[in-house]
Amino acid sequence: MSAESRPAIDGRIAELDDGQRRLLFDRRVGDAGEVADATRALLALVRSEGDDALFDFARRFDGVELDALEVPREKWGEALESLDSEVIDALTRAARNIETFHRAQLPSDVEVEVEPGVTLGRVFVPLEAVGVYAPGGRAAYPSSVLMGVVPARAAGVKEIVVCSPPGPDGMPSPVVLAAAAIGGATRLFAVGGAGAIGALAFGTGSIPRCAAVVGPGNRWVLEAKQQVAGEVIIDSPAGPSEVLVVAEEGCAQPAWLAAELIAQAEHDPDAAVAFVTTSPSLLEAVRRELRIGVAATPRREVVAEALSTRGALLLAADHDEMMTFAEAYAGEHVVLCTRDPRADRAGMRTPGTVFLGGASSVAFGDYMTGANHVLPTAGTARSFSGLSALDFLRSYTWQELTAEGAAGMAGPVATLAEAEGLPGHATAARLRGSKAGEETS
Ligand SMILES: NC(=O)c1ccc[n+]([C@@H]2O[C@H](COP(=O)([O-])OP(=O)(O)OC[C@H]3O[C@@H](n4cnc5c(N)ncnc54)[C@H](O)[C@@H]3O)[C@@H](O)[C@H]2O)c1
Ligand SMILES: N[C@H](CO)Cc1c[nH]c[nH+]1
Ligand SMILES: [Zn+2]
Repeated sequence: MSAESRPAIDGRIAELDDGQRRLLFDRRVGDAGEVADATRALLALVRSEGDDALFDFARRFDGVELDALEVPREKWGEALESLDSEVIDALTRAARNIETFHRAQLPSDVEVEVEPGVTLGRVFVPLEAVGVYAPGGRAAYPSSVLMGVVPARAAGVKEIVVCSPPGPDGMPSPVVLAAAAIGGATRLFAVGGAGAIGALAFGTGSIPRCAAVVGPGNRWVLEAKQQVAGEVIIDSPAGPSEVLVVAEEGCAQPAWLAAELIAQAEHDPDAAVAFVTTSPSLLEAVRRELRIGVAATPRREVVAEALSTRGALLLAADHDEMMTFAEAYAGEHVVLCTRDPRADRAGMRTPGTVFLGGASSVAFGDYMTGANHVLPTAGTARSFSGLSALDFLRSYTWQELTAEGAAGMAGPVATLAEAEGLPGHATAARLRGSKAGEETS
């Protein structure tokens, strides 16, 4: 295998050393301290200087002098008109599928009488304003615009603010503007990176402060989301893309499997891709296809760097070892090309999303199936879930006691209140309990 397409790890699971295990299971990117410090400084500037900091970041990081941060609606319309109808049709179809799948997941309000005369409810309400980040450094991400905006709209959010980095003309690409229009965003700003996350979380002269900031991004975006997490709701740590392909002999063509690895590796040199199989001959065939695919891709540089930094080709002793590895990896995307992918899926708790069978390429989910592609990375799928309409809702409970309910509960509540040394609570309960009927009539 040429140096360019050689993965960082190539061998048997049983023979992995500690360093290799760390690389596979602790996939945080960059020098955590360095990225954290740089991001903290950028966020502090957004807080103190607002829009001025964002104009400066556009100059420094995007290489463009902006006249304005906001992209007006006329430009969205012009973008829609300028694009091929195939692109508009594809965006529209993706938006429709995202809406169908996310609407089906909206939670229902709850009302329960827990004791006679004591009724409780839980209601879900949309957040007022939310910020959706769509990346735009090494590629344009209209698909991420839809993945954030459409579920927010399905949840009933009124103000949906998109931020995405400016291109050389001072605006995100026309496809991003078109996606904002098709998805139903309300405002769009040509702002990228940590600056965008800070602006959406704190508010600036131009950008409204949002109750939630969601969306994927590179190491700086990821770090910035984590640093503002105490002030606003964020979704999962959706950082540089990942895939784990799990395959058994005869379940998919080696070229398809290698293509899955190359597809996610082409996002970012920080991407992590791994392949695990029980078959030595399939491993060899995928190794060969990877070499061919890397040599052929126009994004060779990014793919080769990702592969050589966080790429892995692994041989498992048996099906058990293969699935145990997959569970421990907790990948953003897991592709199961095994004899019984449904049964294997049912045994998993840690994936971001699972693709079942050889036909189910991650690319379908990245763009069009309607499941959300904004997913936890770096093993955080152990704890976090992918973006959904739930991220745009908050809930509160309500409680109603009738006179009968109050009478039934007053004594035991007073007992607990006195046990806690809080006599005021005991009095409030007893007052209702004793003469509840008379007092309320
Ligand atoms: N996990 C998911 O759900 C998911 C989904 C889609 C994309 N992604 C990931 O999103 C990422 C997109 O990355 P991208 O770079 O293409 O776009 P991006 O928009 O995330 O990053 C571009 C921005 O990074 C900032 N930046 C660049 N260099 C900087 C520096 N030296 N210091 C501080 N800030 C700097 C700039 O502000 C720039 O606008 C990829 O890693 C991709 O894999 C993840
Ligand atoms: N694979 C990315 C999530 O890691 C999503 C995406 C958008 N466009 C292409 N792919
Ligand atoms: Zn992708």
